[in-house]
Amino acid sequence: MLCVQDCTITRNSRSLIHALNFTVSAGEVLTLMGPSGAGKSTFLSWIIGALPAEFTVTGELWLNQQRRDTLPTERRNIGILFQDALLFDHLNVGQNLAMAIPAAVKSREQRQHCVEQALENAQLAGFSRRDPATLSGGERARISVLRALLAKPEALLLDEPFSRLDQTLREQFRQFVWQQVEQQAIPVVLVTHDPQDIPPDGQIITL
Ligand SMILES: Nc1ncnc2c1ncn2[C@@H]1O[C@H](COP(=O)(O)OP(=O)(O)OP(=O)(O)O)[C@@H](O)[C@H]1O
Repeated sequence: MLCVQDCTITRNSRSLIHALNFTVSAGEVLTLMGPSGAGKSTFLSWIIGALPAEFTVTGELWLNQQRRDTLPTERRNIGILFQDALLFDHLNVGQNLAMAIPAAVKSREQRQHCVEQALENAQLAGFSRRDPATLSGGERARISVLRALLAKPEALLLDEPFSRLDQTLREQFRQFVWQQVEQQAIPVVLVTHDPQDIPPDGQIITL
């Protein structure tokens, strides 16, 4: 469960986010909407611990009964996906995925197995040796989701992940993302401008 308590973010004495409170359960998607410049991406930056120094913040972030806003980014265990897939083009698909696997999985064979299984599960079997530059936009997007989830995050943030794709791909990719996050059963916060991105039964907050 992800819980935001009384979050206020200000810049130059101007309040961008004011006293925001919500709770997102495992497997639930909360959608955050609002006009451009309302502070949606800034708020996600706070959640992952990457808020630029220009901003000041009060409030608390709890995840699975543990306070996280006082921890550095790498110990929060929260994944994020952006519009861009942000794959490393000098690594092949398998290497891009393998680097996300937690260090506790030590053996090379085990890591390889995790990668192959994730690809197969996403109907992308055989993609391991592909150069990211040869992938379609939709394939890149799906690989980026797999990479985020292979890290076994306890929560996932989606910052307009569908907006770069054309209408047909967008619908397919939405279904893919909801399927993948459902399997992981973690809380998800989605930022979008498009009401069609909102999954059924989720909470919606407009800033
Ligand atoms: N690093 C930064 N330094 C100074 N101001 C910033 C910085 N990042 C964002 N801002 C400002 O903070 C405000 C909120 O920006 P943010 O990107 O969070 O909005 P948003 O709601 O995500 O907008 P959009 O829907 O267009 O993506 C904007 O006025 C923006 O110019």
